[in-house]
Amino acid sequence: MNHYGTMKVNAQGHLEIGGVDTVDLAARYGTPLYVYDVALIRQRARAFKEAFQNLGVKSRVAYASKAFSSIAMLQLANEEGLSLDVVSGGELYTAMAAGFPAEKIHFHGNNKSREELEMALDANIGCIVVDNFYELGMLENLCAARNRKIRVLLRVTPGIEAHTHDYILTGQEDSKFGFDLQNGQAETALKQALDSKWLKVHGLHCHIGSQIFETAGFVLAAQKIMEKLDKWHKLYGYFPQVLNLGGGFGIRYTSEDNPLPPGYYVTEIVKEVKHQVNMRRLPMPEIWIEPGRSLVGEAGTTLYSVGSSKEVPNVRKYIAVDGGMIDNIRPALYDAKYEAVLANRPLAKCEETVSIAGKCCESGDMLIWDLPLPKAGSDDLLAVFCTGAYGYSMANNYNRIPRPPVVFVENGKDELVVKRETYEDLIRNDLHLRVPLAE
Ligand SMILES: Cc1ncc(COP(=O)(O)O)c(C=O)c1O
Ligand SMILES: N[C@@H](CCCC[NH3+])C(=O)O
Repeated sequence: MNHYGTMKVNAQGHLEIGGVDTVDLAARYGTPLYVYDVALIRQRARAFKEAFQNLGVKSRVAYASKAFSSIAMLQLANEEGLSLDVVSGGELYTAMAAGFPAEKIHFHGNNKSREELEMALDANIGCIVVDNFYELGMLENLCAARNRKIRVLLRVTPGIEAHTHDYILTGQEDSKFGFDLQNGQAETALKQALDSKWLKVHGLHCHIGSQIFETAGFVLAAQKIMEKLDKWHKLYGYFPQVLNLGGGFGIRYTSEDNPLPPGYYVTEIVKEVKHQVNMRRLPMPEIWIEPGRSLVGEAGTTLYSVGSSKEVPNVRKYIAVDGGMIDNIRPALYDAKYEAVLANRPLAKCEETVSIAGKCCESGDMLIWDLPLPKAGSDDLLAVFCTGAYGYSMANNYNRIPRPPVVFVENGKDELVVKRETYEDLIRNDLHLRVPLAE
């Protein structure tokens, strides 16, 4: 059995997380249920932060809240001394509701609206990561109208193809994100921002992709950016206070994945930036990173109840659970792989290979193809590992299925942090037809 954080098999032979029996959790909160191992989130946050501290580098570790945003999660991130990356008005609103310190919030996004930028300015957030010329102009006008300045990072695309799934590549040249570093766009944007009375160019940002298992891409990105910064320093006398190298650090979804420890990514990144600044006789910038998945992914486990099953002779056996692409769209969207056990008897011998289907009216609603399991029936509880990132945050209401609740567990205690949606929630914004439309 793959093993994450505080997970173990207890004396009852049940899967236990954070000292809490998952069978009890399912009985109390129902299924599907997202369970988060808080100690593992803390451990990851500390590993990133301590790696920078040990290297004596000024840094910020910002939690990319798109991975899983909820009030309690952001409060936990704040408790752990993380900064925060938000990409929408909704994520910013959640951060404000969580009481997250505004100065430590960075606002991302390739198409921020005027309202979102106004919201960010009103909230006095730490900085805005400007993605394109449209945004640059709009932000400049908004600041001028308010007679106020704002710190910005310029998002650049260094033209690097990280080894990952095509859909989650964001640092390559043909990308909807950022100013291209190679073709001169980034330099034009920098000049425009430096000329602005309202924008304080705090630094540069890049994000080369997600679920990355090697450091070469980050090192290469740092090299490419430092090369340009050297040139810009000579041309414009500008050198950034901050270099933000984004997130994307890989995690172990299945036993085939071999992620590096958080400290290793940090060490390699810092080593390269130090080498570059020494070689070029430049000052050392602060290094910021934005991990999402690597902070919360492995900490999340989803519990499902097993329901119907269907045997297709000589082909496969389907076992259906009470969730699916509503609570985890990643297998359908990215062909993402997961592993699972029966939470009520994780050590039982596997007797067959089955495929785990969701309950949506969609053939592609499959969670796992070809999973070895004991013979499972409706008394069983399936625990799918590693669902903490982009599970709840990408959850939806397809087939009008309510989103599951989220429970945090730590040191033998559990706390409900997101309630299960109700049928009333589903129709909350629906209006009755008052006037017949066709007469
Ligand atoms: C700009 C930016 N920062 C941070 C992240 C977080 O990535 P991950 O969850 O892979 O660490 C993403 C998502 O890929 C991103 O687009
Ligand atoms: N949502 C994606 C990652 C997107 C990363 C955000 N830029 C996933 O589940 O893997």
